[in-house]
Amino acid sequence: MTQDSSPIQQDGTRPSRAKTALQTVKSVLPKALVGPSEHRNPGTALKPEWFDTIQVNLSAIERRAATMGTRRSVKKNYQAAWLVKAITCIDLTTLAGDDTPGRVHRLAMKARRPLRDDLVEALGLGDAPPKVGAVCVYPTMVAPAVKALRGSGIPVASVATGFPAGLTPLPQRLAEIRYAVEEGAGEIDIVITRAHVLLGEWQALYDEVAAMREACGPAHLKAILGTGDLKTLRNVYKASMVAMQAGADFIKTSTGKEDVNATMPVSLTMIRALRDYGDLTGERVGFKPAGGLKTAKDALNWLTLMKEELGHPWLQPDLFRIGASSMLADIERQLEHHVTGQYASAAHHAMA
Ligand SMILES: O=C[C@H](O)COP(=O)(O)O
Repeated sequence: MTQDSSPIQQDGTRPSRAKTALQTVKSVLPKALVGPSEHRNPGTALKPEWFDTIQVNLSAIERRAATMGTRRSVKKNYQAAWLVKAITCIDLTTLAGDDTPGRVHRLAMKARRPLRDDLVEALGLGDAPPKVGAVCVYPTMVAPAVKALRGSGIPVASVATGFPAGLTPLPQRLAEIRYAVEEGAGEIDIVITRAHVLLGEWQALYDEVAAMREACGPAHLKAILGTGDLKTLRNVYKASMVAMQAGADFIKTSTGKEDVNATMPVSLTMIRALRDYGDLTGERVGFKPAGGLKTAKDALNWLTLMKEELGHPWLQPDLFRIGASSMLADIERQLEHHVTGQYASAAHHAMA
């Protein structure tokens, strides 16, 4: 049990923990929890001059990354509000070889009501319960996800293009995108050919992503860079810039299947590319760290990163997503502790 530090009321009593949570979480949550924006990144021609001579100061990035999560921390009601905010930015994911329509249906139900009803009420969110940013699945699982999410406003994201390695021939990769879009996916998480980056084949990378963007039609394209495979932060910066020039609506760190997935140094590097691209074009492109993010603390660290490096617009689900298959359970557990003062066992929040 943590000590109750809520202010004493005029009658000398303290408000109940649930009531304090209700009043303050609601008041510190941003007014609108917007969904995916209609706006698309139009891209540019390939402009190697925007990244050819880029230098990445590794030790400065590592120093900055090391301070993230230690210098600042949000507490109590603010922390609860940030955790609710994080839920709205999660791409709730299942990408396993044994996925079934039944598992996807259960995940979609969780996406609709990511928090237990009593917690939603205690947090004062009964009139606008939080929903996740999207549900992310393999292409053959799009149809059951769409069916289970109908009417919820939650988009279905599909990985495609030979996920996770991306080494299928391009025509098949493009056909996979079209299939997922026809099945009802509103967002497509493509994987790039890492060899194009490792060999400095920028035109080939640009052409590949541009063809994928065209195949997406109205669906938003998230470009997974597979940063754990790219060897250097310079390569991460260059791949980010080329993907955005080719029209990516989001850049995403990882598939979750590489040896190293979302890290702070990689995220800082991609964020610098996002900022530079924004300065050069006036366009806002989204960011999605993914892979290995499992705890409420991870969520808070990445939200802090977005707020400090890019500002408030990147705290909304139209510009920020966290790709995670197993983070929601810890967030729900922390929010339960906030409301009740007690932790439930992890098994209590087993799903996602
Ligand atoms: O795109 C999302 C990732 O595949 C999720 O990775 P994770 O299973 O490590 O959370």
